[in-house]
Amino acid sequence: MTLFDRLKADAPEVWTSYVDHPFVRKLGQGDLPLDAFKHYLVQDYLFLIQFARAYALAIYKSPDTGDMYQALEGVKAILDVELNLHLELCREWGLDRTAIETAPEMTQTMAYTRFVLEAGMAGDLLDLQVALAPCILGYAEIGRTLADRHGDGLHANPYRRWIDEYSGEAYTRVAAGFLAWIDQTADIYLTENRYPRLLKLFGKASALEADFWQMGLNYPGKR
Ligand SMILES: Cc1ncc(CN)c(N)n1
Repeated sequence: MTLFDRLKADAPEVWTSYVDHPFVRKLGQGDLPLDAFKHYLVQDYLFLIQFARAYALAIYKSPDTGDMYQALEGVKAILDVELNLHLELCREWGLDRTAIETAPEMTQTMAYTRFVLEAGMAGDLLDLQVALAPCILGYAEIGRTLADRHGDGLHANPYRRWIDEYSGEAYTRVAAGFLAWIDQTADIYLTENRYPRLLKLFGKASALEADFWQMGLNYPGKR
């Protein structure tokens, strides 16, 4: 069993509240209000800037160059791929990079990103990887589930581009690399004494992911 599977199995409720959140269901069904998606996506861009920093911190926390290259893959996946998807979608709504980057950061964005950065600064590479795991691995699971569940109907879904991205080959490859990497670190650093603390980090990060979806649903101007 991978460390990720063990963590999920020990935190089933919070994990489901994240990967099966009403925002995710609506995204898959294509009936999510566009204003909810826009609000989410702008905040997600701000979120990703902080997450790129968290992967950069993982380079700093890396015990060897193999880990450094793996962490670098995370930085590149965010800066070269994910942020571009966000910019492309925002452009269609008339929002450019400056408009997005000067948007006020919501409390939920701050809470989640600063939690992960703090976990990484206070701990070692394994702490940081566990705090990052719900982000990278959760979206791969969500993308795959939505693509499987809604497969044929996706051509009519306004959020197809997003679903294609997170169920696509490139994101799946980065997530698989992360999954192998965290197990490799766990082989060296995981002890049973340490596990409860890691489970706490994982549960908290998953809960903050669920809060992030909820922030999207509670978009400004919602009646
Ligand atoms: C909030 C959040 N969590 C995860 C991901 C996927 N990297 C994301 N873009 N945004």
